[in-house]
Amino acid sequence: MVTASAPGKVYLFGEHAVVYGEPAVPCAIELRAEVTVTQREDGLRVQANDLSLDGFTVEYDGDASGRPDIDVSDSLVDAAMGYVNEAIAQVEDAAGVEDAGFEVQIDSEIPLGAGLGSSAAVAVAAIDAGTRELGVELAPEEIAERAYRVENEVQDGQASRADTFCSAMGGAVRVEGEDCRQIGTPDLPFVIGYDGGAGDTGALVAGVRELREEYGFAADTVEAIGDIVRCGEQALADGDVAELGQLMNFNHGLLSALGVSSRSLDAMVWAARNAGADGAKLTGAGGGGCIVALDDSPETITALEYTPGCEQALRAELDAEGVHTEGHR
Ligand SMILES: Nc1ncnc2c1ncn2[C@@H]1O[C@H](COP(=O)(O)OP(=O)(O)O)[C@@H](O)[C@H]1O
Ligand SMILES: C[C@@](O)(CCOP(=O)(O)O)CC(=O)O
Ligand SMILES: [Mg+2]
Repeated sequence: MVTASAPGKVYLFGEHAVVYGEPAVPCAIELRAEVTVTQREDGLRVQANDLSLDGFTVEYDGDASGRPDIDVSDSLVDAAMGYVNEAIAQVEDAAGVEDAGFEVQIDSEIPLGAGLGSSAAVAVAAIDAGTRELGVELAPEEIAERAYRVENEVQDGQASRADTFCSAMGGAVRVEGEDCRQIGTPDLPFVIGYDGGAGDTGALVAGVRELREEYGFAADTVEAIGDIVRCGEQALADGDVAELGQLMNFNHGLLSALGVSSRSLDAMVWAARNAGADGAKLTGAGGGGCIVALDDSPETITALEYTPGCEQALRAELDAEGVHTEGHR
C-alpha cells in the first residue's frame, strides 16, 4: 500500500491562453489530494468519497462494463472517472505491466471542478502512488509529464502542462508549451473565494477555442493574456505586489471577455478588490468555482463571506512541496 499526496494550485496568470502556447504562472497551494493505491488480485476498484454523481458517492469496480451502477449519463461518468482510469493506465505503462489489479482510494481537500486543479493533483498523486506500489520510482518531472497525458486525454487533446507540472513540483512555476520550470516569488498571500459551483474544464476550453477560431480579436485577447504574463514575470522579479495585483485584474477582464467568468465569480472578484486586495481574478477554467485575490487586508475574507454567491472564503499559502509519499509499507 502506498499513499501519495499532491497540491492543488491557483493561477496568478495565464490560464486558457497557456493551452495555445502562451506562458502561464500557476502557484501550488496548501490544499492537497491524497491517493492510496494497493495491489489487489483482479481489476480496478476505486473509492472516491469526495466525488458524487447524482447524489451518490462514487465507488466502482472495473468490471466488464467498467461503469458504476448509477443513473447518470455516460458522458458524466466518463468525465468523473476518466482522470483516475487514465492515471492507472499511465501507471501500467510506466511499470511495463498489463491489467494490474488496484484498489485506489482518494481523499482530497481540493473542491472538484472549481479551478484549483483537483484533476491534476489526483492524477499526479495516483501516478506516484501506483508506480511505487509496483516498485517503480519516477522523478517528479516524469510524473508531471505522464499526468499531463492524463489531462490531455480526458480533455480531448486540449490541455496544457501547467496544472500537472505545478502539482508535481510544488511552489510557483512558469509553463510555456513544453518549457516547464520552477520560479521564485516574493511572499504572496492568497485569499480564495469559492461559490460552491464547478465548471466543466473540457467544455470551457472548447468554448475559448471556438471564439479564437471565429474572431481575430479573440485570438488577440489570448495573445494579450500572454503579454500580461510577460509583464507579470518582471513584477515577480521586482517583488512588486501592487503591479501583480493590477495585472491580475487585467487578466480577469480578458478571461471575462473570453466568456469564462460568471456572475458569482465577478461578484467575488469585486468584493475582494473593494475590500482592499491588490488584485483579484478567477482561477482555472472558470464558469464557476473559485477566485483568487492577492490579499493585503484582513477584511477581504470577511467581505467575501458576506458576498451573495460566495460559499466559502479561505486564506491559502503557497505550498513549496510537490508530490510526495505519505508512507510506504
Ligand atoms: N477527490 C476526487 N476523487 C475522484 N476524482 C476526482 C477528485 N477530485 C477531482 N477528481 C477528478 O477531477 C475532475 C475535476 O477536474 P476539472 O474539471 O479539471 O476541475 P479542477 O481541476 O479545476 O478541479 C472530477 O470530475 C474528477 O474526475
Ligand atoms: C483552462 C486551463 O488552462 C486550466 C484548467 O484548470 P482547472 O482544471 O480548472 O483547475 C486548461 C489547461 O491548462 O489545461
Ligand atoms: Mg483540472
